[in-house]
Amino acid sequence: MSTSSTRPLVVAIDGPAASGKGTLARRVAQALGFALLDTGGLYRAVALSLIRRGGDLRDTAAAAATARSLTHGDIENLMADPALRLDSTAQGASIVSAVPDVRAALLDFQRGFAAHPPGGAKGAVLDGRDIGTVICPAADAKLFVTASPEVRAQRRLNELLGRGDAAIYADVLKDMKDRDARDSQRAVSPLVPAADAYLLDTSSLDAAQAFDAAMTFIRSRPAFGG
Ligand SMILES: Nc1ncnc2c1ncn2[C@@H]1O[C@H](COP(=O)(O)OP(=O)(O)O)[C@@H](O)[C@H]1O
Ligand SMILES: Nc1ccn([C@@H]2O[C@H](COP(=O)(O)OP(=O)(O)O)[C@@H](O)[C@H]2O)c(=O)n1
Repeated sequence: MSTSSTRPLVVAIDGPAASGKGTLARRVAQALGFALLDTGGLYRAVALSLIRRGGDLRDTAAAAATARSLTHGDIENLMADPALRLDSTAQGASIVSAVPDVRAALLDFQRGFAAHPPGGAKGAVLDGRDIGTVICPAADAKLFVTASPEVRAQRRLNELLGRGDAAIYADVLKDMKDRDARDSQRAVSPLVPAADAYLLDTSSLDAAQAFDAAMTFIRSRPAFGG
C-alpha cells in the first residue's frame, strides 16, 4: 500500500440486492483496517424513520424532510435497529432513495465518511449502489458485485429464514426484481457499474472466493501498491 499519500484511500463496492456486497465490504474493511459504511443502511434509516412517524413513503416532501432531519445520533440508533433489516424497510428504502432531495441530504454524510474515516482509519470502504459513480467517483478501487436474481433471492431467503422471519422464495424473488428495476431505472443515481469498476459475479463463488478475487483486484490498483 502506498505510504506517500496522506489522503484516506477509498474502496467503492456497488451492486444489486443480496449480491454479497455487504459481506464483501465487511471482509475487505477488516483486512485493510479501514472504516466501513453500509450506505444502504442510510436509505433504510430514512424509510424506517418515516414509517415510524406514520408518514407515507410516496410523499416525496416528507421523505426529504425526514432525510434532512436525521442527526448522526439518529442514524447510529436506526442503523442498529433490527427493523432496519426487514424486507419492508428495504422496499421503503428503494422508494425514498429515488427522491433526489433524499439523496442530496445524505451526500455530505457519505463523502464526509470517506474523507475522514472514523477512528483515524487510513481508508474507508463504502458499499451501496452509486458509490463508484456519484459519491466517490475518484475511489481508489471500485467493484461492482453481481449474481443472478435466482441466486440472490435464494441467499436473501436463507437469510430471512435464518432470522426466523416468514418468507417464501417466489415473493422474495419478485420483491428483489421489483427493487432492482426501481433502482436501475430511476433518473437520479441509478444502479449502474462505473466504467472503471471491476465486475465480480459471485453466482458460483462462496464468500471466501469472492473476497480473494476482490483483494487480488484491490492489490492490483496503483494506490494499493499494484
Ligand atoms: N459469495 C457468497 N456466496 C454465498 N452467500 C453469500 C455470499 N456473499 C454473501 N452471502 C450471503 O448472502 C446474503 C446476502 O449477502 P449480503 O452481503 O447481505 O448482500 P448485499 O449486501 O449485497 O445485500 C447473506 O446471508 C450472506 O451471508
Ligand atoms: N448507495 C445506495 C445504497 C442503497 N440505496 C437504496 O437503498 C435500498 C436498500 O439498500 P441495501 O444496500 O440496504 O439493500 P440490500 O442490497 O442489502 O438488499 C436499495 O434498494 C436502494 O434503493 C441507494 O439508492 N443507494
